[in-house]
Amino acid sequence: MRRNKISVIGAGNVGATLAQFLAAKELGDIYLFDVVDGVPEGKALDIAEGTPHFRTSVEVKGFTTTNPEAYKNMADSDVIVVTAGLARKPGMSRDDLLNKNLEIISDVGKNIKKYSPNSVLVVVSNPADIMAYALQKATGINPKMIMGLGGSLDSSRFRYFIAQELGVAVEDVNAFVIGGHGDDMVPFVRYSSVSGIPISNLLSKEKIDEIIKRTRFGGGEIVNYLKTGSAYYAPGISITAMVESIIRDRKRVIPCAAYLDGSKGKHYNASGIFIGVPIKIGKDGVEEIYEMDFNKDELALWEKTVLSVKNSCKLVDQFFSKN
Ligand SMILES: NC(=O)C1=CN([C@@H]2O[C@H](COP(=O)(O)OP(=O)(O)OC[C@H]3O[C@@H](n4cnc5c(N)ncnc54)[C@H](O)[C@@H]3O)[C@@H](O)[C@H]2O)C=CC1
Ligand SMILES: O=C([O-])CC(=O)C(=O)O
Repeated sequence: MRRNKISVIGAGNVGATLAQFLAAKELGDIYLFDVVDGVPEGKALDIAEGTPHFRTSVEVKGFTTTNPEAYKNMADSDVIVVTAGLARKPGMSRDDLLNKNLEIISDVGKNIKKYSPNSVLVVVSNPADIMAYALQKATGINPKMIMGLGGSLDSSRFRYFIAQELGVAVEDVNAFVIGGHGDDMVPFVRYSSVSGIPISNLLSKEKIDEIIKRTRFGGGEIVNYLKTGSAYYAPGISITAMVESIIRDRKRVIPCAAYLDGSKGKHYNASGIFIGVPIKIGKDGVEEIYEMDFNKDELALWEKTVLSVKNSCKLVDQFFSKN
């Protein structure tokens, strides 16, 4: 029987960490690609040599993309995760990465279109909502087959902070974050609970505001500690949850950047962009987008994050009109 195949473009901190989680969970054979000579081959071999301890049977292979033949090995991937690109350093915002990462995504997109146009794509490179939009432009792939990392990670942080504050098990905390994966993301208090008990019954408004702020700047907090780059362990496991739901068709409901086309009901009054909303993830990618109602304050937060994503997408449009 054919095993699943997962390609990971970019074998840096996030790509390699993800590859190890995928190998541990035996989700499929893992093909790592990177532009730096020898790095994907070396990291793939290193991960593969540890699989006897995981007791998992997967192949892990690496390919340097300066070799013109390398991307051929991506053919017929079930899932392709794109982590190629620059990571930010202290003092930078995710949007500061846009111009450079746009060029990288455009190049990666051409190869996906050529060698594996039927895969489900998970976009991680930042700013992720904008890079998901760019990858769709570069590949022409059905937007339902593309999702971006944001909410899966931001919600994980939000849940962790709530659990820490209350001294309860993280698994009993249900919470999610929607909107763009930037500083104006929207941690959604009204739909956050501990085993069904709304967090507003358990925590003061001041405490909730503190946790929201920490969640919004969660990526920056890690950048300020690391100084040379950004988070990769929590991102790695957050991507694994998405990939697992695709590969095993688990139909998990996780907030991710998905394409809003305004066609179904209100679609959050937004269209023509990728942005974080709760979606059902399965073998066909984004299988359902769930609608939520907003009160006045929530709507104001939502409109702010939509505007900021829309403005950045205009830069992508300009880029593709010239390239
Ligand atoms: N959406 C999210 O929630 C998150 C996004 N990120 C983003 O993911 C990206 C990767 O982060 P890290 O792995 O920490 O960075 P990293 O610098 O450790 O790894 C990036 C890798 O991409 C490779 N690369 C660059 N250009 C390439 C190309 N044209 N083709 C193939 N490979 C190429 C580099 O050689 C490098 O190995 C960054 O843009 C970062 O901001 C990181 C964490 C969370
Ligand atoms: O903060 C960054 O640049 C990386 C990222 O998106 C995150 O960790 O949330």
